[in-house]
Amino acid sequence: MRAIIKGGKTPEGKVNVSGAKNSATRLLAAACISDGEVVLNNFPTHLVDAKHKIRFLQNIGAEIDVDDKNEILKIRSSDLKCQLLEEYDYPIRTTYLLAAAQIKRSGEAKIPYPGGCKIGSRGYDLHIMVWETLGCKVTEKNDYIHVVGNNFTGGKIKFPISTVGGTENALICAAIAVGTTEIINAYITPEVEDLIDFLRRMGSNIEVNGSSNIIVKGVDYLKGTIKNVMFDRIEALTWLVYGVLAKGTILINNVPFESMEVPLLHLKKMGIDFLQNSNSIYFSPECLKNEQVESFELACGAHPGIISDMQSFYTLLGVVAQGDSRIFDYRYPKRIAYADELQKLIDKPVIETEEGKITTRGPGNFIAGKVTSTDLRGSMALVMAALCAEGESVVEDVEMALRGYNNLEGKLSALGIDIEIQK
Ligand SMILES: CC(=O)N[C@H]1[C@@H](OP(=O)(O)OP(=O)(O)OC[C@H]2O[C@@H](n3ccc(=O)[nH]c3=O)[C@H](O)[C@@H]2O)O[C@H](CO)[C@@H](O)[C@@H]1O
Ligand SMILES: C=C(OP(=O)(O)O)C(=O)O
Repeated sequence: MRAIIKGGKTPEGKVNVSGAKNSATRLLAAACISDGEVVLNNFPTHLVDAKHKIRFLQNIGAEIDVDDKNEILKIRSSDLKCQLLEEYDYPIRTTYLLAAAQIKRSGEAKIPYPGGCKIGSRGYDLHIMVWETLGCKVTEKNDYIHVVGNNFTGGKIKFPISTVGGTENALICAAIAVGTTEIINAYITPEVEDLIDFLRRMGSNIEVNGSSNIIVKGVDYLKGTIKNVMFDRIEALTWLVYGVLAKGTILINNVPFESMEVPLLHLKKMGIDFLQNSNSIYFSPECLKNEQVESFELACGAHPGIISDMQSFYTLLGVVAQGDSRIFDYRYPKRIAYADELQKLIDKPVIETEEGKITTRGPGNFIAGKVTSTDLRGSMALVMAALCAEGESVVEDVEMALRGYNNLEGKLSALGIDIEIQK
């Protein structure tokens, strides 16, 4: 897929942030361990990742009603089975979360290998560790990971590093395990909190001690429930940065402030003095103190700091900032490939990269060009740069951005901006 973008127009209007990809896709997997019907409201049904996960689950017997208009999912998964499928090539990362439901329903799981963005090392050994610690046998086949076990048995899971996916997998498996599981060095992000809230609504017994210890007492019956997916902090940041770059006038609704305090603080420090109320941000060019973005230095790492998924948007701010800015990414040091493509959309050499570090020597101006996406957030950064450049640009492989931005064309259109996505 490619986006054809006639840039240079000023965005004006209102944009409503959607349910978070990095929560919704986890809740969908967790919904399949319920014994009743689960309703997920505010579900970003247009996301490429959501569609793939829904397709996989339907292929193995889950009944899922998708209400695209109201963004609601209804999930009944008592007939879900572990069956051999012709295709196991799914471009999504969190396939490993689909194991728990299959183990519960049929004592074995066939899991597509984790896909997701190519942003450096993205191992899955800790997921195997989770399943094995909880008593299952795991074999890595050619096309899929085979997990076998009549049920999970509670155990002690100790993570050697902070892992979002590992913590999520451990929580979902432990919720249906026989006995008690302790998760040590759990990494509790806002999306993980959303998952814990959801599992509790289904009747899970989960105790969180301090900031990284979780005790889960497994139960054999989980009731149906209704849950609103949390709003997407990465998307909220994306729209604000777009407003700054394009000198737009934008009202951003559904901003999950409590999950993005530090990222927003950095914007304030750069002189981006946006207005806010309890759940919205308003940005107009007058909000830019001194009419410019000030240069900055920051590091991406663990929550509550700036997460790596937000890195490319700070690079965009560095491009337009006055003077040199530095962005370090300690979590995914190789997440810099998009920067070479982004440079093609700038009128002079501004971006320098080395592993784990991006330096911008701004200000630069965005110019039209033809670029290729390398990863989800990098792809969105290219789209934003192209939207700011006068003339026609082409962003190839834009399906990467569509993995994370629900109804992108519709939202841009609400801001008076048209882009054409060619399949
Ligand atoms: C801690 C962190 O920043 N997590 C990010 C990570 O989540 P994601 O869930 O993909 O990754 P994890 O948090 O699980 O992994 C963090 C690190 O641990 C490594 N690892 C993970 C699992 C495993 O079995 N073996 C292993 O070696 C990964 O390669 C990675 O370097 O990418 C997502 C998409 O960009 C982000 O939304 C998350 O904020
Ligand atoms: C890289 C991302 O997602 P995934 O882990 O699904 O590849 C992201 O959300 O920025």
